[in-house]
Amino acid sequence: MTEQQQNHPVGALWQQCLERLERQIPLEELNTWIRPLQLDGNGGERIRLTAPNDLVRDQVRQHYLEMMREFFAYHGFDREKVTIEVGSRSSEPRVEPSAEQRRGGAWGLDERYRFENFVLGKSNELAFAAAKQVANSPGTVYNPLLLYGSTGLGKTHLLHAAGRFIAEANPNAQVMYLHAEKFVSEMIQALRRDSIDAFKRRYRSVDTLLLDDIQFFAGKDRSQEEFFHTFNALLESRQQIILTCDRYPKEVDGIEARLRSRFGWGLTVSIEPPDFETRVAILQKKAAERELELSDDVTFLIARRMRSNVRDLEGALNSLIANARFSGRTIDVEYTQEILRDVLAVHDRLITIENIQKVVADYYQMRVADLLSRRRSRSIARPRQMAMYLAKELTEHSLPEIGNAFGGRDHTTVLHACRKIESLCESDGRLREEHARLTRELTS
Ligand SMILES: Nc1ncnc2c1ncn2[C@@H]1O[C@H](COP(=O)(O)OP(=O)(O)OP(=O)(O)O)[C@@H](O)[C@H]1O
Repeated sequence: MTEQQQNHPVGALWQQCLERLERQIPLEELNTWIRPLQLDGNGGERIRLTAPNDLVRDQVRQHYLEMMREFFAYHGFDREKVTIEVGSRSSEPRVEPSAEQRRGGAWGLDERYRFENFVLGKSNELAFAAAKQVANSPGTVYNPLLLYGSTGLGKTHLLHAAGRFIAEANPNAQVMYLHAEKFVSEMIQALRRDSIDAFKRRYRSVDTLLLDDIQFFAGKDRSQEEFFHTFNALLESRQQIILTCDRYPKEVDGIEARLRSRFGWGLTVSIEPPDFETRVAILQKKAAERELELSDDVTFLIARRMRSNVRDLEGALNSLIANARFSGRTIDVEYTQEILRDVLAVHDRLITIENIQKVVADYYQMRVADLLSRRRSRSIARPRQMAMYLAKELTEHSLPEIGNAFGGRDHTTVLHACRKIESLCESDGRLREEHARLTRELTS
């Protein structure tokens, strides 16, 4: 062991490494990928990190391991001896439940939402993996787990699926699902009836609390205060909390700083709008559940035109099936276009190139005119490339049409922009985050 290594207990070095990474990568990425890692303290000259699952391990290897190796190499470790593998967190002993808690049960869970009928894609695989892992060992891996993303993307589905899994695996567990709005209204009633102590006892006695749409707490100070205490009590006794929010919790105005910071203690994961392949898979799965086989033409038509939201996708499919059954017609492309004409038109209108240009210009605090101009400085060219890429991803326009809309540029310029942003999204965490935020803003 070198002298430098001896001077630094590995745990302290790991802390320093985290602080360093905090300055290098966006906080959201740090919380999602780096904080869940655990350091194996008995590694001698080795730095062994354990990741909670394959996904985290692969992301870390691909994007962050080199930064960590650089840091540890500076402190005298052999770069190659800094490794990451999948392993489980050592868990502290759990506080034994009281006699009352031992009577298990599930409240508010919806039978329809299960892990088995959740369709996986790039946009939701991390949220799925995290929910599954928490459900496998509640109270130990990530607490709280917070899933966020815009409406209709499957957050509630995963919340129920995790709850159901926990309840079935542990018949003694008390699992409770509720919407934040209900928490607020029950608290108000309890205050009115002078039964706030019973209210507190009820929520603090569950093993797993699943709370949906916490953005609803915004501006409701008394409810936040109450929830804050419930939250602390549950965390202290290692009961599991899973939350959902319609945006990154730090972006919700009107939520107290101390509560926001608690939300970030465990793992915060986003769900993005599904990509084309996932939309197709969802449609096929939902059709199969109704014992119907959709032709590829019809599936592709709906998946191509409805991009933002699984709830809408499901709604469109339901309406198509109901109409076809009622009228006795076969579902082909023509019939689909006829039945879904209005819905598809709304979706087409929603995301236009103009709209993308405006949102991108606002985001980078520049003028739309700059995006369309001939100026080539990096500060303008990169947002322009991002806007072109989003136009390709989110609209039906061809490359020449997009080029045209960006000040009469050639289609090869658009193609180059798309390739550039795609490859940067692989290598540059900040740009990846910008892309995710813009997509969220445009599709929610
Ligand atoms: N990946 C998926 N596979 C199968 N069904 C899905 C998937 N994602 C969403 N759904 C379905 O889409 C519908 C809407 O999902 P859900 O209610 O979970 O959305 P949400 O993100 O909680 O939205 P909101 O924020 O509006 O509550 C549900 O019927 C759900 O089962």
